[in-house]
Amino acid sequence: MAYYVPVMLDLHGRRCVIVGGGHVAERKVSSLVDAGAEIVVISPEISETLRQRYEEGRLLWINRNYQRGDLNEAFLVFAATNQAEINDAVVQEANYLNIPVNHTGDGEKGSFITPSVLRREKLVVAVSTSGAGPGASRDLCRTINEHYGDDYEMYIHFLSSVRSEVKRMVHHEGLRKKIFRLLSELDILSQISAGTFHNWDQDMIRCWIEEVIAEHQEEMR
Ligand SMILES: C[C@@]1(CC(=O)O)c2cc3[nH]c(cc4nc(cc5[nH]c(cc(n2)[C@H]1CCC(=O)O)[C@@](C)(CC(=O)O)[C@@H]5CCC(=O)O)C(CC(=O)O)=C4CCC(=O)O)c(CCC(=O)O)c3CC(=O)O
Ligand SMILES: NC(=O)C1=CN([C@@H]2O[C@H](COP(=O)(O)OP(=O)(O)OC[C@H]3O[C@@H](n4cnc5c(N)ncnc54)[C@H](O)[C@@H]3O)[C@@H](O)[C@H]2O)C=CC1
Repeated sequence: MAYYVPVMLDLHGRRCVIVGGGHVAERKVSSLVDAGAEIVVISPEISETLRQRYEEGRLLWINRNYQRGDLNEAFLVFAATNQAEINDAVVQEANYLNIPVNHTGDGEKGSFITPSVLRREKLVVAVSTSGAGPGASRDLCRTINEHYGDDYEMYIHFLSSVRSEVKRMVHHEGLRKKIFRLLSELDILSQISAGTFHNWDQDMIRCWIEEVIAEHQEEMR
């Protein structure tokens, strides 16, 4: 089994080609739409939902069978037809062009697979079984969803606002590192869970950062 390396792709404005227009293609397309990708679906038939997306102008639809040459200029490719030999041919062309490709009919034949995803604003949890059991990935994601609820989302929101202020105010690398470490040591998540956390406004964030700077400036010299 392949040793998969997880990455987080920013697909905004990137051309993603999906060959096939059925149930599976539809699922892969739906996250690409949310990502703002430039989506091209190649298939003689497409599902009702894909047709709606097409009519809304969210994707380009090439209404015919796949042909070699269709993957030119693609950033990412999904082979999602119900014809094994077509999916194989798509993978072959993508490999030739050095474009990452997802083979939905036989994961190991492609160069990437897609995990099950739980998303709460900035928090993204991706679960994969490396292809061993996609249903198990989905179930584990649901279980995680039940355990890490709104508390975590609030915590991530807090971290994000403090971190961006630190990046703006502090340019000394060592000091930044120190502040980020102290930030992770504040027991904010427990406070949120206990209902005792009051969100920090911009002034409180700045005050905390200034205090930490004052305390640690000496050792950074
Ligand atoms: C390798 C991988 C390649 C890839 O597609 O990237 C792959 C491959 C295959 N899936 C198959 C079947 C099903 N897959 C699902 C569902 C999902 N499949 C997803 C990912 C992956 N599926 C990648 C591995 C992920 C991992 O394990 O890490 C999810 C997580 C994410 C997504 O699709 O984006 C999404 C859940 C989304 C969610 O709700 O969270 C369902 C359920 C359903 O459709 O409702 C079924 C039917 C039930 C069953 O069989 O379990 C088959 C057999 C096809 C056949 O029998 O012909 C293959 C072929 C093979 O085994 O290689
Ligand atoms: N990776 C995954 O998560 C899953 C993968 N699968 C696999 O994915 C495959 C597709 O499943 P579904 O979407 O449910 O099938 P489907 O039958 O709903 O759709 C197949 C699509 O492929 C298109 N197609 C067929 N020949 C084509 C060609 N030459 N060029 C372009 N498009 C072509 C058809 O027009 C149709 O839109 C199945 O064969 C199955 O093995 C099934 C379930 C989950």
